[in-house]
Amino acid sequence: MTAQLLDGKALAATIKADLTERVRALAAQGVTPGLGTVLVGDDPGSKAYVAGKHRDCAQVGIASLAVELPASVSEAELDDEIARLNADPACTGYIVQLPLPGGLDENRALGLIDPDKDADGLHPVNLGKLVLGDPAPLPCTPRGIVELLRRNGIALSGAEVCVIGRGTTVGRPLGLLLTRKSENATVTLCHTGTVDVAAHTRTADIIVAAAGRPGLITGDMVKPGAVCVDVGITRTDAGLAGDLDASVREVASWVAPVPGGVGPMTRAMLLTNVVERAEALASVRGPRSSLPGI
Ligand SMILES: Nc1nc(=O)c2c([nH]1)NC[C@@H]1CN(c3ccc(C(=O)N[C@@H](CCC(=O)O)C(=O)O)cc3)C=[N+]21
Repeated sequence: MTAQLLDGKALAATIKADLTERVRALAAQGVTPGLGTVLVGDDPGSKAYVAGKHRDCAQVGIASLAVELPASVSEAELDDEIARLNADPACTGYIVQLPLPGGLDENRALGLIDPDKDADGLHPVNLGKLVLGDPAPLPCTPRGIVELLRRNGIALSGAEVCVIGRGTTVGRPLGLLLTRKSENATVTLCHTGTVDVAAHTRTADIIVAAAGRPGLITGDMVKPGAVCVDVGITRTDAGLAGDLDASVREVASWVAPVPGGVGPMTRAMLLTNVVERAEALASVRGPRSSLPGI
């Protein structure tokens, strides 16, 4: 068997076309969504991701507000920039690009973001709402994974899902999303303390690998016909390497590849969150009066 590909790039293009329409409708109400990004330091990977996010914004008509700070920035200066974006009406949603350089407390920075402008869904209030089942912006990568599976007709209800990785941006919130009543999956969350990862992956209907360890999942660890989603991205001399070994494709029914799978979906969900934040703002303001001067 050779697995079919879960084409995140194509699905992201469809989602972006839909968002372009929604941005147009917002413009008619006098609202322009604006994505802010806070990039600290000069990690080439982070720079490339942020640049990609602004390219995406330009494509769908979202304004961009890029803040770049040196790695030497003090906590107080970072706090000031976050406060500025919270107060800036042109910024309807923003992210603080992770990881932050050493010495800066990521959780502290995330906690200072206005929860209503949290385009990443990583503010503690919004993660708390995810636990409580209340509506809130959702973390982009987990949301993108669920959307990629759903729109390809892969059943989640009753599925045994093995998630590898317990990080704040992917594994942990993905477990919360998949176990909501609306998704109804059963989740096993594996991590570096798991004694026998293969014992868990071998019984799974869906494997989501978010460990950041190239080739971690090999074909012999996969149940024939399982769906495998690659979230690991490691830069090597030979290019990007995912967590799925090539042998997985001979066993799985579907594979979300690196590149072209979850990455483009993460970006599409960021745009979706920004548009949703702006739509929420527009509905609070109400429709603009059609009477001149009122
Ligand atoms: N506050 C914050 N929010 C994030 O969402 C966030 C972050 N920090 N820090 C880093 C991770 C990583 N991430 C990716 C997004 C897109 C691709 C992506 O588009 N990947 C392409 C390949 C791009 C390439 O060539 O490098 C693909 O898989 O096809 C990858 C990774 C978002 N992250």
